[in-house]
Amino acid sequence: MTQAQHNNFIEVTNVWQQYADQVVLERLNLSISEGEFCTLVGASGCGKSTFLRLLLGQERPSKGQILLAGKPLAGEPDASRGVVFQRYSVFAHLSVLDNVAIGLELVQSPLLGRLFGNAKREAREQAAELLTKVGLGHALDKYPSQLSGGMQQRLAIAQALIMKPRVLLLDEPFGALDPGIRKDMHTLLLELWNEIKLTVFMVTHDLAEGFSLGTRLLVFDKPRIDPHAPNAFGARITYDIPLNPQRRANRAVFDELPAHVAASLQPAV
Ligand SMILES: Nc1ncnc2c1ncn2[C@@H]1O[C@H](COP(=O)(O)OP(=O)(O)OP(=O)(O)O)[C@@H](O)[C@H]1O
Repeated sequence: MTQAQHNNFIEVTNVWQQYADQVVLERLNLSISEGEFCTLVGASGCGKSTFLRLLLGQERPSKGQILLAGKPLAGEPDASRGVVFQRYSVFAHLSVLDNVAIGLELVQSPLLGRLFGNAKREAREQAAELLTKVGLGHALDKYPSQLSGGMQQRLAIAQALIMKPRVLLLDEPFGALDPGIRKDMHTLLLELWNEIKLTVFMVTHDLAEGFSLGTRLLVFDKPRIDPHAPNAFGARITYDIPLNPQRRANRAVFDELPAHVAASLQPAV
């Protein structure tokens, strides 16, 4: 990787997010090194997607701050962060190749959104190379409606990666895919992460997936609940579990985990 490696690449300090009287997230504190693969799990509605939107810069926290490489996040999403959602977010009217090349065209020619001559050829070559890497080299001229769900997610990943983000945000990217296809996508994602050394945040509902992919698993949960005021307290990161390269947790950490979390994990011996 050409950029300097940061140990405190992303710093989340006392972050709260509240909508009207509903506290969704409270007191989030987190320090992430560049190149970590963080998986985020937690009950439905506890604020995982909200946290991704804060990291993307789509929303600002009600309180607290998030620094990226020592600087406050830009006021809106920029090329340093790419995102892939569960539901396919590709352009239906563009071919596979154009879906990816358009990212470069929009950046290099923001007014027209089109490149010409050499610049156009280079953008299309880069896009084709990346599409080959995600296994879509044979489908450059197809349209999204002609692709399977797994292929559409490969396309969405290529769309995010063409902008060379330093951070990739994935919101249940494989949630709608069959188990066999999910396994292929896991392999692809780990290959890309190893090769590009991205910092990844991935929301998943599948604890086993979270443990098998992440170098660090973050559990979001509400430690305080008031039955008379269900909106009064938000979720926090209740467990922050480092995983070794074999995706196992240190024995001491493992022994601290509640049974339902530990059940999907093997301890390091
Ligand atoms: N823009 C918003 N305005 C008001 N409330 C919101 C907004 N965005 C999210 N919420 C609320 O915040 C809570 C957390 O939502 P969020 O989608 O972040 O949870 P989640 O953990 O990702 O859920 P799931 O696992 O079901 O996708 C929900 O109660 C949701 O209704």
